Amino acid sequence: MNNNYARGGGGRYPPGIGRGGGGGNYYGNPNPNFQQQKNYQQQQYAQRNPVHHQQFQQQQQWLRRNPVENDSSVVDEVEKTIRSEATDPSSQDWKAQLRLPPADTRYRTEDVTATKGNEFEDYFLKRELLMGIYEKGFERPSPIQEESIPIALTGSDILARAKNGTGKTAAFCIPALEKIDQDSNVIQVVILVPTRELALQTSQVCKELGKHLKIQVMVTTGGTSLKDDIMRLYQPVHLLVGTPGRILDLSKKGICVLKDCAMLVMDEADKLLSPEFQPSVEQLIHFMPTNRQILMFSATFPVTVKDFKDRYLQKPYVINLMDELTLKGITQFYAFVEERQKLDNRGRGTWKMAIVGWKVLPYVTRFF
Ligand SMILES: Nc1ncnc2c1ncn2[C@@H]1O[C@H](COP(=O)(O)OP(=O)(O)OP(=O)(O)O)[C@@H](O)[C@H]1O
Repeated sequence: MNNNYARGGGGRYPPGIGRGGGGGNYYGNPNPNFQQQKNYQQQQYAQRNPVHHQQFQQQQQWLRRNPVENDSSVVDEVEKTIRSEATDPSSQDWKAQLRLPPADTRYRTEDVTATKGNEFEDYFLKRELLMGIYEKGFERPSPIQEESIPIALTGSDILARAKNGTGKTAAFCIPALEKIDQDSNVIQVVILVPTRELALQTSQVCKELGKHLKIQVMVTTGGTSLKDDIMRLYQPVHLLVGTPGRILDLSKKGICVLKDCAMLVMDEADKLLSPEFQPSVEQLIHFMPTNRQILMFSATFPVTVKDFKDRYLQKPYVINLMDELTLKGITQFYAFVEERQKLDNRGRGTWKMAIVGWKVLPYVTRFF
Protein backbone atom coordinates (compact mmCIF):
# COMPACT_ATOMS: atom_id res chain seq x y z
CA MET A 1 0.00 0.00 0.00
CA ASN A 2 1.53 3.29 -0.92
CA ASN A 3 -1.12 5.74 0.12
CA ASN A 4 0.25 7.88 2.92
CA TYR A 5 -3.06 9.61 3.24
CA ALA A 6 -4.56 6.38 4.53
CA ARG A 7 -3.16 4.85 7.66
CA GLY A 8 -5.08 3.87 10.77
CA GLY A 9 -7.22 6.39 12.64
CA GLY A 10 -6.75 10.03 13.68
CA GLY A 11 -6.75 13.45 12.01
CA ARG A 12 -4.38 15.22 9.71
CA TYR A 13 -4.70 18.70 11.17
CA PRO A 14 -4.63 19.92 14.75
CA PRO A 15 -8.05 20.82 16.18
CA GLY A 16 -9.35 24.13 14.90
CA ILE A 17 -7.51 24.00 11.59
CA GLY A 18 -9.05 22.60 8.43
CA ARG A 19 -12.23 20.73 7.73
CA GLY A 20 -11.24 17.64 9.68
CA GLY A 21 -10.36 19.61 12.85
CA GLY A 22 -12.40 20.65 15.83
CA GLY A 23 -14.81 23.33 14.66
CA GLY A 24 -12.87 25.22 12.00
CA ASN A 25 -14.01 25.05 8.41
CA TYR A 26 -13.89 26.96 5.15
CA TYR A 27 -17.25 28.63 5.60
CA GLY A 28 -17.16 30.62 8.79
CA ASN A 29 -15.86 29.72 12.18
CA PRO A 30 -17.66 29.47 15.49
CA ASN A 31 -14.37 29.28 17.33
CA PRO A 32 -13.77 32.45 19.46
CA ASN A 33 -10.05 32.12 18.78
CA PHE A 34 -10.70 32.37 15.08
CA GLN A 35 -9.69 36.04 14.75
CA GLN A 36 -6.49 35.35 16.63
CA GLN A 37 -5.84 32.32 14.46
CA LYS A 38 -6.67 34.34 11.35
CA ASN A 39 -4.19 37.07 12.35
CA TYR A 40 -1.55 34.41 12.86
CA GLN A 41 -2.35 32.88 9.47
CA GLN A 42 -2.17 36.35 7.87
CA GLN A 43 1.27 36.90 9.43
CA GLN A 44 2.42 33.52 8.11
CA TYR A 45 0.97 34.30 4.72
CA ALA A 46 2.72 37.69 4.73
CA GLN A 47 6.05 36.02 5.36
CA ARG A 48 5.45 33.60 2.53
CA ASN A 49 3.93 36.10 0.09
CA PRO A 50 5.44 39.56 0.70
CA VAL A 51 4.09 41.05 -2.57
CA HIS A 52 0.46 40.06 -2.06
CA HIS A 53 0.60 40.99 1.58
CA GLN A 54 1.78 44.46 0.56
CA GLN A 55 -1.25 44.75 -1.76
CA PHE A 56 -3.50 43.69 1.10
CA GLN A 57 -1.94 46.29 3.41
CA GLN A 58 -2.38 48.98 0.74
CA GLN A 59 -6.06 48.05 0.50
CA GLN A 60 -6.41 48.32 4.29
CA GLN A 61 -4.65 51.71 4.32
CA TRP A 62 -6.94 52.92 1.55
CA LEU A 63 -9.97 51.84 3.58
CA ARG A 64 -8.66 53.66 6.67
CA ARG A 65 -8.12 56.84 4.62
CA ASN A 66 -11.53 56.48 2.90
CA PRO A 67 -13.92 55.16 5.52
CA VAL A 68 -17.31 54.17 4.15
CA GLU A 69 -19.93 56.68 5.38
CA ASN A 70 -22.59 55.23 7.62
CA ASP A 71 -25.31 56.35 5.30
CA SER A 72 -28.26 54.11 4.55
CA SER A 73 -27.88 54.28 0.75
CA VAL A 74 -24.32 52.96 1.06
CA VAL A 75 -25.49 50.22 3.42
CA ASP A 76 -28.24 49.33 0.93
CA GLU A 77 -25.71 49.18 -1.86
CA VAL A 78 -23.43 46.91 0.17
CA GLU A 79 -26.33 44.62 1.08
CA LYS A 80 -27.36 44.38 -2.55
CA THR A 81 -23.84 43.47 -3.55
CA ILE A 82 -23.61 40.80 -0.89
CA ARG A 83 -26.97 39.36 -1.91
CA SER A 84 -26.10 39.24 -5.60
CA GLU A 85 -22.72 37.68 -4.86
CA ALA A 86 -24.44 34.89 -2.96
CA THR A 87 -26.28 33.82 -6.10
CA ASP A 88 -23.42 34.43 -8.52
CA PRO A 89 -21.22 31.34 -9.02
CA SER A 90 -18.22 33.55 -9.72
CA SER A 91 -18.55 35.35 -6.36
CA GLN A 92 -16.57 34.83 -3.18
CA ASP A 93 -19.31 32.51 -2.00
CA TRP A 94 -18.18 29.80 -4.37
CA LYS A 95 -16.89 27.65 -1.51
CA ALA A 96 -20.38 27.28 -0.12
CA GLN A 97 -21.42 25.67 -3.40
CA LEU A 98 -18.70 23.02 -3.41
CA ARG A 99 -19.70 19.38 -3.28
CA LEU A 100 -17.12 18.17 -0.80
CA PRO A 101 -16.58 14.47 -0.18
CA PRO A 102 -16.93 13.27 3.42
CA ALA A 103 -14.05 14.48 5.60
CA ASP A 104 -11.08 12.14 5.39
CA THR A 105 -10.11 11.47 8.99
CA ARG A 106 -7.59 8.74 8.27
CA TYR A 107 -4.22 9.08 9.95
CA ARG A 108 -1.40 10.51 7.79
CA THR A 109 2.29 9.91 8.18
CA GLU A 110 4.91 12.67 8.28
CA ASP A 111 5.54 12.02 4.59
CA VAL A 112 2.44 14.07 3.89
CA THR A 113 1.92 16.10 7.07
CA ALA A 114 5.32 17.83 7.36
CA THR A 115 4.20 20.85 5.37
CA LYS A 116 5.05 24.56 5.50
CA GLY A 117 1.36 25.33 6.03
CA ASN A 118 0.59 26.62 2.52
CA GLU A 119 -2.96 26.72 1.22
CA PHE A 120 -3.96 25.95 -2.37
CA GLU A 121 -5.33 29.48 -2.54
CA ASP A 122 -1.85 30.87 -1.95
CA TYR A 123 -0.99 29.88 -5.54
CA PHE A 124 -3.65 32.10 -7.17
CA LEU A 125 -5.03 29.22 -9.20
CA LYS A 126 -8.10 29.54 -11.42
CA ARG A 127 -11.31 29.42 -9.42
CA GLU A 128 -12.55 26.38 -11.37
CA LEU A 129 -9.34 24.50 -10.64
CA LEU A 130 -9.56 25.29 -6.92
CA MET A 131 -13.12 23.96 -6.98
CA GLY A 132 -11.91 20.68 -8.49
CA ILE A 133 -9.11 20.41 -5.92
CA TYR A 134 -11.41 20.92 -2.95
CA GLU A 135 -14.10 18.67 -4.39
CA LYS A 136 -11.50 15.93 -4.70
CA GLY A 137 -11.12 16.23 -0.94
CA PHE A 138 -7.71 17.91 -0.93
CA GLU A 139 -7.63 20.50 1.83
CA ARG A 140 -4.02 21.61 1.69
CA PRO A 141 -1.02 20.78 -0.44
CA SER A 142 1.26 17.93 0.62
CA PRO A 143 5.03 18.62 0.97
CA ILE A 144 5.82 17.59 -2.63
CA GLN A 145 2.93 19.75 -3.86
CA GLU A 146 4.12 22.73 -1.79
CA GLU A 147 7.56 22.41 -3.34
CA SER A 148 6.55 21.73 -6.93
CA ILE A 149 3.39 23.73 -7.66
CA PRO A 150 4.74 27.29 -7.20
CA ILE A 151 7.98 26.50 -9.02
CA ALA A 152 6.20 24.78 -11.90
CA LEU A 153 3.89 27.78 -12.21
CA THR A 154 6.90 30.05 -12.75
CA GLY A 155 7.83 27.98 -15.81
CA SER A 156 11.04 26.46 -14.38
CA ASP A 157 12.18 22.95 -15.15
CA ILE A 158 11.95 20.59 -12.17
CA LEU A 159 13.60 17.35 -11.16
CA ALA A 160 11.70 16.03 -8.16
CA ARG A 161 12.14 13.01 -6.00
CA ALA A 162 9.45 11.96 -3.54
CA LYS A 163 8.15 8.71 -2.14
CA ASN A 164 5.24 6.93 -3.72
CA GLY A 165 1.84 7.89 -2.43
CA THR A 166 2.81 11.40 -1.31
CA GLY A 167 0.77 13.28 -3.92
CA LYS A 168 3.18 13.50 -6.86
CA THR A 169 0.42 13.12 -9.43
CA ALA A 170 -1.40 16.25 -8.26
CA ALA A 171 1.97 18.03 -7.88
CA PHE A 172 2.25 18.09 -11.67
CA CYS A 173 -1.41 17.89 -12.71
CA ILE A 174 -2.33 21.09 -10.84
CA PRO A 175 0.26 23.36 -12.54
CA ALA A 176 -0.42 21.64 -15.88
CA LEU A 177 -4.16 22.35 -15.63
CA GLU A 178 -3.50 25.90 -14.45
CA LYS A 179 -1.27 26.69 -17.41
CA ILE A 180 -3.53 25.35 -20.13
CA ASP A 181 -5.41 27.95 -22.16
CA GLN A 182 -8.72 26.21 -22.78
CA ASP A 183 -9.58 28.57 -25.65
CA SER A 184 -6.59 27.40 -27.66
CA ASN A 185 -7.34 24.03 -29.27
CA VAL A 186 -3.82 22.65 -29.39
CA ILE A 187 -1.92 20.12 -27.30
CA GLN A 188 -0.29 22.20 -24.57
CA VAL A 189 0.83 19.53 -22.09
CA VAL A 190 2.09 15.96 -22.52
CA ILE A 191 2.34 13.68 -19.50
CA LEU A 192 4.54 10.68 -20.23
CA VAL A 193 4.21 7.56 -18.11
CA PRO A 194 5.66 4.07 -18.54
CA THR A 195 2.45 2.00 -18.38
CA ARG A 196 -1.10 2.04 -19.67
CA GLU A 197 -2.48 1.59 -16.15
CA LEU A 198 -0.64 4.67 -14.89
CA ALA A 199 -1.77 6.63 -17.95
CA LEU A 200 -5.41 5.84 -17.17
CA GLN A 201 -4.98 6.71 -13.48
CA THR A 202 -3.23 9.99 -14.27
CA SER A 203 -5.79 11.07 -16.84
CA GLN A 204 -8.52 10.29 -14.31
CA VAL A 205 -6.84 12.58 -11.76
CA CYS A 206 -6.57 15.33 -14.41
CA LYS A 207 -10.25 14.94 -15.27
CA GLU A 208 -11.32 15.04 -11.63
CA LEU A 209 -9.18 18.04 -10.68
CA GLY A 210 -10.18 19.81 -13.89
CA LYS A 211 -13.86 18.90 -13.82
CA HIS A 212 -14.96 22.56 -13.68
CA LEU A 213 -12.56 23.53 -16.48
CA LYS A 214 -13.16 22.97 -20.16
CA ILE A 215 -9.92 21.11 -20.69
CA GLN A 216 -9.93 18.10 -23.02
CA VAL A 217 -7.79 15.22 -21.76
CA MET A 218 -6.82 12.27 -23.98
CA VAL A 219 -5.07 9.00 -23.11
CA THR A 220 -3.03 7.15 -25.70
CA THR A 221 -0.94 4.04 -25.10
CA GLY A 222 0.37 1.08 -27.03
CA GLY A 223 -1.84 -2.01 -27.21
CA THR A 224 -4.96 -0.07 -28.19
CA SER A 225 -6.45 0.86 -31.55
CA LEU A 226 -4.25 3.38 -33.39
CA LYS A 227 -7.19 4.26 -35.63
CA ASP A 228 -9.32 5.30 -32.64
CA ASP A 229 -6.51 7.54 -31.40
CA ILE A 230 -6.16 9.13 -34.83
CA MET A 231 -9.91 9.85 -34.92
CA ARG A 232 -9.80 11.28 -31.40
CA LEU A 233 -6.92 13.62 -32.31
CA TYR A 234 -9.11 15.28 -34.92
CA GLN A 235 -11.12 16.61 -31.94
CA PRO A 236 -9.65 19.22 -29.58
CA VAL A 237 -7.07 17.87 -27.11
CA HIS A 238 -5.33 20.14 -24.61
CA LEU A 239 -3.63 17.57 -22.41
CA LEU A 240 -2.27 14.27 -23.65
CA VAL A 241 -1.35 11.45 -21.28
CA GLY A 242 0.39 8.41 -22.66
CA THR A 243 3.33 6.12 -23.18
CA PRO A 244 6.31 7.32 -25.26
CA GLY A 245 6.13 4.81 -28.15
CA ARG A 246 2.52 5.52 -29.10
CA ILE A 247 2.84 9.31 -28.81
CA LEU A 248 6.01 9.20 -30.92
CA ASP A 249 4.25 7.09 -33.53
CA LEU A 250 1.37 9.57 -33.77
CA SER A 251 3.79 12.51 -33.89
CA LYS A 252 5.80 10.97 -36.71
CA LYS A 253 2.57 10.49 -38.68
CA GLY A 254 1.87 14.20 -38.20
CA ILE A 255 -1.42 13.41 -36.42
CA CYS A 256 -0.25 14.44 -32.99
CA VAL A 257 1.08 17.99 -33.27
CA LEU A 258 3.38 19.01 -30.44
CA LYS A 259 4.77 22.29 -31.76
CA ASP A 260 2.72 24.26 -29.19
CA CYS A 261 3.28 21.86 -26.34
CA ALA A 262 4.86 24.06 -23.68
CA MET A 263 5.08 21.47 -20.90
CA LEU A 264 6.38 17.92 -20.78
CA VAL A 265 5.87 15.92 -17.59
CA MET A 266 7.77 12.68 -17.07
CA ASP A 267 6.27 10.62 -14.26
CA GLU A 268 8.34 7.66 -13.07
CA ALA A 269 11.19 9.24 -15.02
CA ASP A 270 13.62 6.51 -13.96
CA LYS A 271 11.47 3.95 -15.80
CA LEU A 272 10.94 6.26 -18.79
CA LEU A 273 14.71 6.48 -19.14
CA SER A 274 15.24 2.73 -19.21
CA PRO A 275 16.66 1.40 -22.50
CA GLU A 276 13.13 0.38 -23.54
CA PHE A 277 11.77 3.94 -23.55
CA GLN A 278 14.66 6.41 -23.60
CA PRO A 279 15.17 6.57 -27.40
CA SER A 280 11.44 7.32 -27.93
CA VAL A 281 11.43 9.98 -25.19
CA GLU A 282 14.42 11.73 -26.73
CA GLN A 283 12.93 11.67 -30.24
CA LEU A 284 9.62 12.95 -28.89
CA ILE A 285 11.25 15.98 -27.28
CA HIS A 286 12.40 17.11 -30.72
CA PHE A 287 8.77 17.50 -31.80
CA MET A 288 8.27 20.08 -29.03
CA PRO A 289 9.31 23.74 -28.98
CA THR A 290 12.83 24.41 -27.70
CA ASN A 291 11.58 26.54 -24.82
CA ARG A 292 9.30 23.78 -23.46
CA GLN A 293 9.22 23.25 -19.71
CA ILE A 294 10.14 19.78 -18.41
CA LEU A 295 8.98 18.39 -15.05
CA MET A 296 10.60 15.09 -14.07
CA PHE A 297 9.29 13.05 -11.15
CA SER A 298 11.13 9.96 -10.03
CA ALA A 299 11.41 7.83 -6.91
CA THR A 300 15.10 7.17 -7.66
CA PHE A 301 17.82 9.25 -9.32
CA PRO A 302 19.94 6.76 -11.29
CA VAL A 303 22.73 7.96 -13.62
CA THR A 304 20.34 7.91 -16.59
CA VAL A 305 18.13 10.50 -14.88
CA LYS A 306 21.07 12.75 -14.03
CA ASP A 307 22.45 12.44 -17.54
CA PHE A 308 19.07 13.29 -19.09
CA LYS A 309 18.67 16.24 -16.72
CA ASP A 310 22.07 17.61 -17.74
CA ARG A 311 21.21 17.33 -21.44
CA TYR A 312 17.60 18.50 -21.58
CA LEU A 313 16.64 20.53 -18.51
CA GLN A 314 17.46 24.23 -18.26
CA LYS A 315 18.56 25.41 -14.83
CA PRO A 316 16.31 22.82 -13.19
CA TYR A 317 15.02 23.26 -9.69
CA VAL A 318 15.91 20.05 -7.86
CA ILE A 319 13.55 18.84 -5.15
CA ASN A 320 14.52 15.89 -3.00
CA LEU A 321 12.05 14.90 -0.33
CA MET A 322 13.55 11.46 0.16
CA ASP A 323 16.03 11.28 2.99
CA GLU A 324 15.29 7.57 3.05
CA LEU A 325 13.50 5.17 0.75
CA THR A 326 11.07 3.69 3.26
CA LEU A 327 7.77 5.35 4.04
CA LYS A 328 7.41 6.58 7.62
CA GLY A 329 4.60 4.10 8.23
CA ILE A 330 6.90 1.13 7.65
CA THR A 331 9.75 0.10 9.94
CA GLN A 332 12.01 -2.79 9.01
CA PHE A 333 13.86 -5.02 11.45
CA TYR A 334 16.66 -7.46 10.85
CA ALA A 335 17.27 -10.44 13.12
CA PHE A 336 20.59 -12.22 13.19
CA VAL A 337 20.02 -15.95 13.43
CA GLU A 338 22.15 -19.04 13.72
CA GLU A 339 23.05 -20.77 10.48
CA ARG A 340 20.79 -23.70 11.38
CA GLN A 341 17.87 -21.32 11.94
CA LYS A 342 18.25 -19.75 8.52
CA LEU A 343 15.58 -20.58 6.02
CA ASP A 344 16.71 -21.99 2.73
CA ASN A 345 15.89 -20.85 -0.76
CA ARG A 346 12.92 -23.17 -1.09
CA GLY A 347 10.76 -20.30 0.14
CA ARG A 348 11.77 -20.34 3.80
CA GLY A 349 13.78 -17.05 4.06
CA THR A 350 14.93 -15.21 7.22
CA TRP A 351 12.16 -13.63 9.18
CA LYS A 352 11.41 -9.94 9.23
CA MET A 353 8.83 -7.75 10.86
CA ALA A 354 7.20 -4.60 9.69
CA ILE A 355 5.27 -2.04 11.68
CA VAL A 356 2.46 -0.59 9.65
CA GLY A 357 0.64 2.08 11.61
CA TRP A 358 0.60 0.67 15.12
CA LYS A 359 0.59 -2.98 14.08
CA VAL A 360 3.57 -5.32 14.11
CA LEU A 361 3.37 -7.68 11.19
CA PRO A 362 5.81 -10.59 11.08
CA TYR A 363 5.87 -11.50 7.44
CA VAL A 364 8.07 -14.58 7.16
CA THR A 365 7.40 -16.98 9.97
CA ARG A 366 8.27 -20.44 8.71
CA PHE A 367 11.34 -21.97 10.30
CA PHE A 368 13.03 -25.35 10.07
N1 LIG B 1 -3.18 17.44 -0.99
C1 LIG B 1 -3.78 16.28 -0.78
N2 LIG B 1 -4.68 16.15 0.21
C2 LIG B 1 -5.30 14.96 0.42
N3 LIG B 1 -5.11 13.84 -0.33
C3 LIG B 1 -4.22 13.93 -1.34
C4 LIG B 1 -3.51 15.14 -1.62
N4 LIG B 1 -2.71 14.91 -2.69
C5 LIG B 1 -2.91 13.62 -3.05
N5 LIG B 1 -3.81 13.03 -2.25
C6 LIG B 1 -4.28 11.63 -2.32
O1 LIG B 1 -3.22 10.80 -1.86
C7 LIG B 1 -3.19 9.59 -2.56
C8 LIG B 1 -1.79 9.37 -3.13
O2 LIG B 1 -1.54 10.37 -4.09
P1 LIG B 1 -0.83 10.02 -5.49
O3 LIG B 1 -1.35 8.75 -6.06
O4 LIG B 1 -0.91 11.25 -6.30
O5 LIG B 1 0.63 9.84 -4.99
P2 LIG B 1 1.86 9.54 -5.88
O6 LIG B 1 2.99 10.13 -5.14
O7 LIG B 1 1.63 9.96 -7.28
O8 LIG B 1 1.87 7.97 -5.74
P3 LIG B 1 2.41 6.90 -6.78
O9 LIG B 1 3.83 7.28 -7.03
O10 LIG B 1 2.24 5.62 -6.01
O11 LIG B 1 1.53 7.00 -7.99
C9 LIG B 1 -4.27 9.64 -3.61
O12 LIG B 1 -5.40 8.98 -3.11
C10 LIG B 1 -4.56 11.13 -3.74
O13 LIG B 1 -5.89 11.38 -4.11
